[in-house]
Amino acid sequence: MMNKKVTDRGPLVRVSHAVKTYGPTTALSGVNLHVNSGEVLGIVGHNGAGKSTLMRMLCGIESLDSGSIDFAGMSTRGRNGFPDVRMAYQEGSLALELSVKDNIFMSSSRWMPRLHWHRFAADRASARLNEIFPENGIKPADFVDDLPISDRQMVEIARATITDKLRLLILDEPTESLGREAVEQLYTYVRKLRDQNVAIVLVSHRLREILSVCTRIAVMKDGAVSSICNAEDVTERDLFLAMGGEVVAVDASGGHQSANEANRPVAARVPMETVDGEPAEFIAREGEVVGLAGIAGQGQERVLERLWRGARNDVEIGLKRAYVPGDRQRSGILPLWNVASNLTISALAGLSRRGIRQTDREGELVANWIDRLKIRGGAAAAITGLSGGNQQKVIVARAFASDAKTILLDDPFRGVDIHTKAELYQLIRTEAEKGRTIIWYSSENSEMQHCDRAYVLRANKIAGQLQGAQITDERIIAMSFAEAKDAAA
Ligand SMILES: Nc1ncnc2c1ncn2[C@@H]1O[C@H](COP(=O)(O)OP(=O)(O)OP(=O)(O)O)[C@@H](O)[C@H]1O
Repeated sequence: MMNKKVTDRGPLVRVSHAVKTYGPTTALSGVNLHVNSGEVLGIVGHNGAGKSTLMRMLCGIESLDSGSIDFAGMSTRGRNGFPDVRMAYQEGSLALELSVKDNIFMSSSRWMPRLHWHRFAADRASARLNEIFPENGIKPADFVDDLPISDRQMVEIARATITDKLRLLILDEPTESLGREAVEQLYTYVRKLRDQNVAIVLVSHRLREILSVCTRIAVMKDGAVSSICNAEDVTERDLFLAMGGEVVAVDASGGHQSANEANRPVAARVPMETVDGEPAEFIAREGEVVGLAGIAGQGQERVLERLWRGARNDVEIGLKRAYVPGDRQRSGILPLWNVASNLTISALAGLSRRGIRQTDREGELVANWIDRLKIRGGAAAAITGLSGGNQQKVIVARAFASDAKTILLDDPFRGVDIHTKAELYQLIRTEAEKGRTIIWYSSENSEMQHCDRAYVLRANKIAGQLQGAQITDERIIAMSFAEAKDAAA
């Protein structure tokens, strides 16, 4: 049950001079911050700024080196962290090999009855999932490992809200893998909690979302809160500048393919169908950036999977290809290796001479990418010690550092900060100009404007194609929902 009335005077949480280090890395360098009941506090900042670390401290699951956190008058956390504080984790906290209901039980067993707990956990899971994300289609008996990343994210959020008393809810990048509708549903629920006097802390790189739902916004920079403002007093650009770095102008004009370019050799081909059942093909040419757009889960990832598996059954693609997964926990990072090894693994063959490794060239390549993508942590750091966004940058760098001619991007920039994203859009264009083919699925329609062409998919079929300046959010949405005959026309 949620608090329904204001019972506290003053802030619910007060953080003073919070410092946290991990070996040589200073993750928090003296944070001062407070959170009020009944507000949504936004936290923004570049990758590695210390946002997730601060959230773990607010939760009470790790302790500070120095400084203090006072929660509702308590400065000592219990064995399970601060009471009445729950968090949905950026990397997810679900056990993949357990069912949805067993995960809910494991996380909330303190509030579950001892009799019929299995049924109780299943009912609570269903009820909360349906309350936040109506018509989600997730069943309590589903195994988490079988769910797509967007469904896993919904379960992670629902899990965090199941408790007998919620006073502070922390959402760490909750929408990075959610579809548009689920994002709106989540924020409707967040506003409802706020009206019930729950405090919510929302960490996100999506500034538009932060501005639409938050009351106040704190900007973190290099382990400290550098500024705090009222959401209604600032614009997206103000926040962008406050986070640091210059505004990089990216030419998103995308495809201006001349007839000549349209005759370039085909780099990838997948036989498909239109939504009207006519035979059709997905085609990407050398030097082209081709988008796979539409509502999440309409077959975009399946096209990438078919291409990644290689040429067979009418699928055409060259041997030299690289894949960037968005689901980095499952198929991206090599957790036992350091940053340098994670980054160079696909490039090793191209870097060696007559079968002998050239370690100086490897070192140069690693240094170059770390600098270019501002990967915070260093070459020798364990990959799991990097912040989520920095881990993702290593996976992106791995693909572009290889000698792949075709690069498959599966929602590749999850959790990457907006400054680095701007650099990556530029990188994609530059690499395409050099002749590489980029095939790119993004759950953010607005990213598709950086493509030359985009296929809009619906139910594993082609609903239509857009080119250059035609590739807009509105057109993608219209095509995603249009009646079959209209869209294909
Ligand atoms: N368990 C850990 N071991 C080693 N270093 C860590 C650990 N956790 C965090 N760090 C370091 O602390 C710094 C802050 O990381 P944190 O995850 O808090 O950043 P963030 O702002 O959440 O970034 P992102 O936007 O990428 O999620 C990073 O340099 C990271 O490498």
